[in-house]
Amino acid sequence: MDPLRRSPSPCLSSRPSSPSTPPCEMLGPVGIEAVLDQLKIKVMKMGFEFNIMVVGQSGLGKSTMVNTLFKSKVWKSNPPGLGVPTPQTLQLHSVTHVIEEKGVKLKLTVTDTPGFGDQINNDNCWDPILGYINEQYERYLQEEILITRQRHIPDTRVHCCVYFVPPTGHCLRPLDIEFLQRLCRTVNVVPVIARADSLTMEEREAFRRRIQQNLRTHCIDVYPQMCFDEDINDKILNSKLRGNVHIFLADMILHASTSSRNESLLLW
Ligand SMILES: Nc1nc2c(ncn2[C@@H]2O[C@H](COP(=O)(O)OP(=O)(O)OP(=O)(O)O)[C@@H](O)[C@H]2O)c(=O)[nH]1
Repeated sequence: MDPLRRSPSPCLSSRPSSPSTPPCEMLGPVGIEAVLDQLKIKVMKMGFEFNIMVVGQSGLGKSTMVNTLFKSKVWKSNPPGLGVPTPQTLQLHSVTHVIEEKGVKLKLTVTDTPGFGDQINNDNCWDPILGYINEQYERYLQEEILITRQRHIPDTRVHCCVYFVPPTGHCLRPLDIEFLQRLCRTVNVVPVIARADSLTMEEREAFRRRIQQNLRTHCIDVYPQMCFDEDINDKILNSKLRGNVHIFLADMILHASTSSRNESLLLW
């Protein structure tokens, strides 16, 4: 007798199969292909967590971007600041919302940070931001190494840091270079040209090229880093991302918004 036939298979289970699971006759002897469906059901139930942080000098539109994002998607009532200038962010704070699209849940947390760079001495102005990022890694690690750890560890680690570059039209300033060099060692960084509507299309393109040149010269490895090119498919996808030009952040994530103020320009 074929030994495989004696292996327990999902067909023997009395559990009803889900609508997306193929009928028992279609499963192979072991039923390995059912694993994909089971994983999908599990992940759909749990949902995903995604944490973004916005970083940049004061007055570049970080809070406006965060407000626009939530206004368009998740805020039920209009935020009190509508129509009036956004107050200056004085401390780091996070807003979390659960967004659901076609049954897929996403717990999105956006962390707004106070602007930096307007002091006479800007030494170590990156410390509070890097401190926060490292604290979240530490918190997760401490939970993970417990012998009796939670089944689901709340993930507050920053997955993506959006860095606002001031629209000077020249190149990266020494402060941005110093900041980015430190950030890139710790977190995935996506640089954007802030208030890109203050530059013409030609100026934006020239600025973007100069910034990319600066990033290469100063070995600033922004997202997607080369280490993500694990196979040929990743390589193709990541080079597309690296080669992308003129994608408006507003268009990408704020498409439902009626506000056209936030015209930050994604570099990649
Ligand atoms: N032209 C233009 N103005 C913008 C844009 N985004 C925001 N603003 C304006 O820029 C000003 C500052 O915006 P904020 O969102 O408070 O800037 P911030 O970076 O959060 O500032 P801090 O809280 O000091 O860190 C506000 O008057 C906004 O209306 C944009 O894309 N284009």
